[in-house]
Amino acid sequence: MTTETEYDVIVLGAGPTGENLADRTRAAGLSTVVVESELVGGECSYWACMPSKALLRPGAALAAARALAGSREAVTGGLDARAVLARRDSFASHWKDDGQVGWLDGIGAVLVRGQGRLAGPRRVEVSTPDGELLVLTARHAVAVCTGTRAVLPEVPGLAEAEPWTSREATSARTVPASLLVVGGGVVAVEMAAAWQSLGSRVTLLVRGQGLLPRTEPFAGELVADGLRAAGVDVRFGVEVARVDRSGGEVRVELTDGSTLNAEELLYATGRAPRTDDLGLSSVGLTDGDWLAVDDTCAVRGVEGGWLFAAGDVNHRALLTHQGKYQGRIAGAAIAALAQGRPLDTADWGAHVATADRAAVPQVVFTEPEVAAVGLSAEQAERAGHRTEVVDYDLGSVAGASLQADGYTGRARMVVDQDRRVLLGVTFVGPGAGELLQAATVAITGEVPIERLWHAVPAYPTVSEIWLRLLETYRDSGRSE
Ligand SMILES: Cc1cc2nc3c(=O)[nH]c(=O)nc-3n(C[C@H](O)[C@H](O)[C@H](O)COP(=O)(O)OP(=O)(O)OC[C@H]3O[C@@H](n4cnc5c(N)ncnc54)[C@H](O)[C@@H]3O)c2cc1C
Ligand SMILES: NC(=O)c1ccc[n+]([C@@H]2O[C@H](COP(=O)([O-])OP(=O)(O)OC[C@H]3O[C@@H](n4cnc5c(N)ncnc54)[C@H](O)[C@@H]3O)[C@@H](O)[C@H]2O)c1
Repeated sequence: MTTETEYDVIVLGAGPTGENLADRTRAAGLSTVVVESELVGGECSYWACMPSKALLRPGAALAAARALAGSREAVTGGLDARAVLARRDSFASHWKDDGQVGWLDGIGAVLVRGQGRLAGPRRVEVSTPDGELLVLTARHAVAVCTGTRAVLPEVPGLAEAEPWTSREATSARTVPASLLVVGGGVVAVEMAAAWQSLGSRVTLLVRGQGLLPRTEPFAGELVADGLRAAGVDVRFGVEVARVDRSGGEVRVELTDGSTLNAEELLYATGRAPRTDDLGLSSVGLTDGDWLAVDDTCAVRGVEGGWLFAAGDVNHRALLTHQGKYQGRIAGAAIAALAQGRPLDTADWGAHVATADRAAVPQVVFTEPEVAAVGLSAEQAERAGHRTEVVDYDLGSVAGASLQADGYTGRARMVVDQDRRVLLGVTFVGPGAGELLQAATVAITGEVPIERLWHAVPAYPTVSEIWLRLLETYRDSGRSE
């Protein structure tokens, strides 16, 4: 049976991005239907941010207790893996979406379950789980918020060996005795840290020479030190030639001819857009591509300005908070267009995701944490800025030495010498994530260095790093 219905806005995908976009279009009074093929809440809620952070936090708390004379003595054992996994299950809402369905209902959006596909301009076909075909048409806009999935490279035997991807790494119900992790990005380092803390013997296989390639090099170095100190076997410059699983164990052959065996193998080698079965060719785009958008999140190359893409699927910044930000921006832009109001598209305007280009914050929840926003020194130089790079040992700030005995960390700020504002800030150290928002405000607010001196950090907090960085900058002779 085919049913046809018309709405102002159709949102494909109910991850954090789709939810935020729908929230804005509903707030503007536009009728909005959200199509979801799996769980309302998306990857983030069930197989990414929430369960991964729930797996990591107990290990970090234990490390924090062990880092202090007096509390160290009270730690008499390792983590209770069963309790950690049970807590993780509750943070993943036991892989049920009733709570988030209730929220969608509360904002007055209509939920349709099924796989949505574009079928020409402003038209979407949904194959529902009970075999029906729904045809939805949009008076104003269709917003694609379908996210990404993990990619597996072409390695002989890999697919047959059924490796873990981020989904299994965040939802596994038992702790494997041993785990090989392939990759050097965020998923690889976080999941290596989590499963090692839960009792797995983890080996991290990195094909390059460093971790976290998009951050300051010292961040990857300190994370590698932290992983090794926790017991992870970190190996650089290694590549997998073939994989096979027999008798329960996975056997990995490296290109140098050596072999490794483990109970499980996790591939954390990046993401692909969920656009291969989305009907993109019906609107002149290529199936399987990332969706290139302008700063309002309107898809480039589609006439009429009705197609938007926000979140992971547009490849601007694969992070939940940036997806939500884009959802808010695109939702506001769609509402303005529907109501015949002009768009505010000047940098930092209400209808443009300027922060995607200038100030994307990210925290990597390893021990130590990496917290970075804006440009790294190398990215700033490549972008043609005249910069001064200011480094400081985070451990020598009084507040940090109170936080942990032998606190190890480092901070960097990258200053735009022409405009005397910050382009990027990176903090690496235990608990460094909570330092990040001040840096994000300084960069997005384009706060001049001279004014930052008046933002006095409380004593004795780790935030005194701001004062130390400013003093170092002043004493380098580049500032009074
Ligand atoms: C292990 C891991 C940990 C992470 N940790 C963090 C973190 O700590 N912080 C952070 O900021 N980011 C983190 N991320 C990234 C974060 O998960 C993503 O940036 C975020 O989920 C993107 O949100 P989204 O709404 O764009 O896409 P998704 O969350 O992927 O949601 C897309 C939704 O669309 C649905 N869908 C897809 N195709 C269709 C279709 N054709 N029809 C209907 N529905 C469809 C999907 O089922 C899904 O529900 C992590 C990622 C991973 C893998
Ligand atoms: N805390 C967080 O904010 C958080 C946590 C997890 C994921 N995420 C986001 O999710 C996204 C996906 O993360 P990811 O780690 O899967 O991807 P990524 O792109 O960050 O890292 C992929 C890594 O795999 C390596 N690689 C690629 N192909 C390979 C191959 N064939 N063999 C060996 N190594 C290979 C790359 O060199 C890179 O080091 C990222 O953009 C990240 O920002 C964020």
